[in-house]
Amino acid sequence: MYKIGLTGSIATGKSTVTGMLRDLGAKVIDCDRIAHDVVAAGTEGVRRVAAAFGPEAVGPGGAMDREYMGRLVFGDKAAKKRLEEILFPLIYRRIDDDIEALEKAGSGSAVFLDMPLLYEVKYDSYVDEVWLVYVPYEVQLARLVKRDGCSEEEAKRRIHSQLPVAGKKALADVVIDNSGTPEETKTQVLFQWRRLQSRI
Ligand SMILES: CC(C)(COP(=O)(O)OP(=O)(O)OC[C@H]1O[C@@H](n2cnc3c(N)ncnc32)[C@H](O)[C@@H]1O)[C@@H](O)C(=O)NCCC(=O)NCCS
Ligand SMILES: Nc1ncnc2c1ncn2[C@@H]1O[C@H](COP(=O)(O)OP(=O)(O)OP(=O)(O)O)[C@@H](O)[C@H]1O
Repeated sequence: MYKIGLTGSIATGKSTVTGMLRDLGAKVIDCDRIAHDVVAAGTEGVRRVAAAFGPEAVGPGGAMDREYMGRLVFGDKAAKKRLEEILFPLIYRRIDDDIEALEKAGSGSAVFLDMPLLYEVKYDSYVDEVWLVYVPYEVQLARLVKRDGCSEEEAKRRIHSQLPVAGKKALADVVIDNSGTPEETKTQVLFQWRRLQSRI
C-alpha cells in the first residue's frame, strides 16, 4: 500500500485537510486518535503511564488524565521524553496493524497517515511521500488560542515543543497552504488528490 504522511504542526489544519480527503474517498489513519486509544481505560498504555508517573496520571474513568499529563509534559522535556518512550512503540504497532487491516480488506491502494510529529520522530523515511499542511506562525498561534481557549503562553509552549513548521515546509513533497479560506484549501486538496491518482 502506498503511504502518504500528512503532517504540519499543532493547529495548522491537519484535521481540516484530512476531513476534505475523506470526503474525496481517501483512507486516513489518525495518529492522534491512536495516541488516545492506547491510553484508554484498561490498556497496557495507561498501566505503563501510571507506573511511570504515578496515580495522578490516571483520570477517574481509568484512562490517562490528558489535562494533567499535558500540563506536565509541555513544561518538562524529560517528562515528555519519558511519555513518548512509553507511547510511541504502542502507537507504531497500532499504525502497522491498521495498515495491515486495510491491505487485507483490499481498501484501496493508498493511505494517508495523519501524524503531527512525523518529522520529529523521523517517520518520513517510512512513507512514500509527505504532504505538509502549512500556515505561518502567527496564524498557527491565533488558531490554537481560539480553538483550545488556552492562553497565548500555553499555546506557545505547545508550538515550541515541535519543530518549526517553516522548516518542515522545505522537506515536504507537497505543501497545502491553509492560511486562506477553507474553500481555498479545498481547491489545493482537490488538485493534489487528482495528481496523486495519476501517479499511484
Ligand atoms: C501530552 C498529551 C497527554 C496532551 O493531550 P491533549 O489531549 O491535550 O492533546 P492531544 O493528544 O489531543 O494532542 C494535540 C496536539 O498536541 C501535539 N502533541 C501531542 N503530543 C506531542 C508531543 N509528544 N510533542 C509535541 N507535540 C505533541 C500534536 O500536535 C497534537 O496534534 C498527549 O498529547 C500525549 O499523550 N502525547 C504523547 C503522544 C504523542 O506524542 N502523540 C502525538 C501523535 S503520534
Ligand atoms: N482555512 C481555515 N480558516 C480558518 N480557520 C481554520 C482553517 N483551517 C482550520 N481552521 C481552524 O483552525 C483550528 C486548527 O485546525 P485543525 O484542528 O484542523 O488543526 P490540526 O493541525 O489538526 O491540529 P492538531 O495538531 O491540534 O491536531 C481549528 O479550530 C479549525 O477549525
